[in-house]
Amino acid sequence: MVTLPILHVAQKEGGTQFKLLVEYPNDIKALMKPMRFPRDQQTLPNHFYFTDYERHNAEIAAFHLDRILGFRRAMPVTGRLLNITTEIYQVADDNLLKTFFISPASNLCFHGKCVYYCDTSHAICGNPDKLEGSFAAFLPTFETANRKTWRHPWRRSYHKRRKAQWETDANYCSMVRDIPPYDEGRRLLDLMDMSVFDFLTGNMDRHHYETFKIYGNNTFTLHLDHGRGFGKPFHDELTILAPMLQCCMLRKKTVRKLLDLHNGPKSLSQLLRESMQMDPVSPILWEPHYEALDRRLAIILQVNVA
Ligand SMILES: Nc1ncnc2c1ncn2[C@@H]1O[C@H](COP(=O)(O)OP(=O)(O)OP(=O)(O)O)[C@@H](O)[C@H]1O
Ligand SMILES: [Mn+2]
Repeated sequence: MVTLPILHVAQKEGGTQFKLLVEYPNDIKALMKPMRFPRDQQTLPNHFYFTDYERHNAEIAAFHLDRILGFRRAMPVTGRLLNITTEIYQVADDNLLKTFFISPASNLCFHGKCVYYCDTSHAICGNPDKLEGSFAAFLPTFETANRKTWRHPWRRSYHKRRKAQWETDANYCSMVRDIPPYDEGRRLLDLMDMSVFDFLTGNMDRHHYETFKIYGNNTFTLHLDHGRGFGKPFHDELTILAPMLQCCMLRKKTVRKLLDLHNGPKSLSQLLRESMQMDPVSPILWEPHYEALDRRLAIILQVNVA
């Protein structure tokens, strides 16, 4: 994904945010999210989790973190620096091409078509001709490996004035754990892992999750869509831990892993830093995010002991 020539670029359908389907030789594909803001831009204080911008570097960091935690449920993601003219504009699909323009600063820009932030005032521009992006390995086709999409039981309301049931019902988990597929097997434990993972990155946008269909209910949950993580390094959003706190449940293997990471010799932040050092667009994270990771790891362990 880093070195192969890019043959074709088109907007990827599905979802509400802008992303590109990148094609390489031999039918190899990647899901690209372009850089929109510098690394130190935080989630705007008056933005909800559902109006937050996406961060391409959050996708990269989330992949590395998922691997360090031993979950390995996220697709591999790397950064890549592109030439916006030769590696996007000249190989762009017709529909994408229609959204290109030259900005007042004489840079080549485009905005695509989507629900959130696909307009002239949120254009993605070359600087002057360089553009950074995250490239996620493409999942197998639906013909090869069909997936099932599940509504997350602890999904937020996605409404600026409404709350979700789990936010007001202290016994919410006892209801969930009686409903298939959460009443047996690994699924509920996987959701606990996911809440730990999302709390560490600060991702509040876990509305759905996916599994591979052929394995039925006895399979892992994929960790997809982390573009809204790593937005608030000075705030720890405890409600992301609601599944774990309300069910009072965590896989023994996960607890052990978290304890090992906490006890060292290397901190979680140090391991993540080393893991991402070789990425083509390193450094991946703004410094305060590393401190946040170690702080949040301690919080998870504290609430489990308490
Ligand atoms: N690595 C990948 N390879 C192939 N398809 C993917 C990959 N990651 C995600 N998808 C698919 O792309 C779609 C949208 O991806 P994603 O969730 O990242 O975008 P989004 O715009 O944030 O979506 P939403 O608005 O629903 O949150 C999903 O249907 C998902 O199945
Ligand atoms: Mn999303």
